[in-house]
Amino acid sequence: MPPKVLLPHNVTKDDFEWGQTLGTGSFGRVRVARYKKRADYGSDLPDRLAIKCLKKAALIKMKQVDHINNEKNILLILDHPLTVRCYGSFQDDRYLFLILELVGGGEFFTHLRRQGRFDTESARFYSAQICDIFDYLHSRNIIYRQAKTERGRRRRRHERACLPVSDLKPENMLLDRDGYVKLTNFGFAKVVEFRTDTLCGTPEYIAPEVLLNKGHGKPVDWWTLGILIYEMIVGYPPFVDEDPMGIYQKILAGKIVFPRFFDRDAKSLVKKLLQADLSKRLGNLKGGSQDVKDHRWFGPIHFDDLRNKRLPVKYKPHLKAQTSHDDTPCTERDFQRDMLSADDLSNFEFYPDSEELPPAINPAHDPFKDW
Ligand SMILES: Nc1ncnc2c1ncn2[C@@H]1O[C@H](COP(=O)(O)OP(=O)(O)OP(=O)(O)O)[C@@H](O)[C@H]1O
Repeated sequence: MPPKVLLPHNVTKDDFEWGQTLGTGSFGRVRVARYKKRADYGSDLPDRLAIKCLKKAALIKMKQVDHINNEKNILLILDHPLTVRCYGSFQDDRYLFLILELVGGGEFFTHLRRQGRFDTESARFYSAQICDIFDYLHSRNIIYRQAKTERGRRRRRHERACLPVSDLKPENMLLDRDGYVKLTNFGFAKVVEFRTDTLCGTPEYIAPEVLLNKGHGKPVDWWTLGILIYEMIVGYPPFVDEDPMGIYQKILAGKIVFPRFFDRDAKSLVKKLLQADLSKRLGNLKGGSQDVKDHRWFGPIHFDDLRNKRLPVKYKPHLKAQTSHDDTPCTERDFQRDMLSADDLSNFEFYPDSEELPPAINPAHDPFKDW
């Protein structure tokens, strides 16, 4: 991997050429961009970057100031080939900007849904990568999982029913152009209300101890890995219901049905990961992450080779040429067309740039002024 470079803190929007939107999230969008002075950094800075543009007003309204600060801090210290790289951050009075590595293969989720389910070999390949990332994060005391209910006694009554959504889910895994995973979205929690409407997000990955508000440390990550392995092999998660309440009940009941085609070793690992009793959950025992890596299902994986992307890849994202949806003649559009026609953006949908500007934040009341 090239050494990690950081762009100066005083960069501004004008230091970049801006291209198409790669995706949208709850607080803004991610756009492709090119740093105008990239030549100063040689090959250490990729030509194209993905810049996450987050609306300050929305972050403040949704009480996500701490979480975004957390995300930025974590992204800046991470240095693992399977996690997305961050090249710095900046802000204006409306937005926070996180400058990220552009991951060209699209969402892992799209790939999983397209395939329906994976064969054992692919499920092993992807889950070993997540296992390696968790090992790396935990060794630095970073928990990928959100800690949303930590407020404990300070929580107000109406917040009592708030639950986190696990952040390990196929949507937060991107594929790079080599077919390897890149984990994104660090430190971002979303509050989910304990009710049955669509606001509930994706509760299938929540661990029982989180539901019971009995803590949410490293073992929660191992639980989510168990859910992910099951989902990859079966095509849907182990605890499903149309109603989130039903999902929570099934998680707490802990009954897992394994179809006959489920690989024996994978089943053994999933059972050990989806263990409600924390003192028995693999990854949380004396041997820590190494116990998971040493499980016989991962026997064929050489983790050093995996991390250095030396293992053969079964599926490489299909990168095909794509054309612009807009013919407006202007400099920005020309740049966008150039960006759009690039083959490695073909895995992204087209998002129109019709977004209204969010309100500006008065510098005197801006919680991000020291960002
Ligand atoms: N580094 C990146 N390279 C390429 N595409 C990206 C990158 N980061 C994010 N994206 C795309 O942008 C989309 C939005 O990303 P973002 O992290 O803002 O939101 P999210 O995880 O979908 O949403 P939320 O904030 O609601 O959890 C992603 O789903 C993905 O398709």
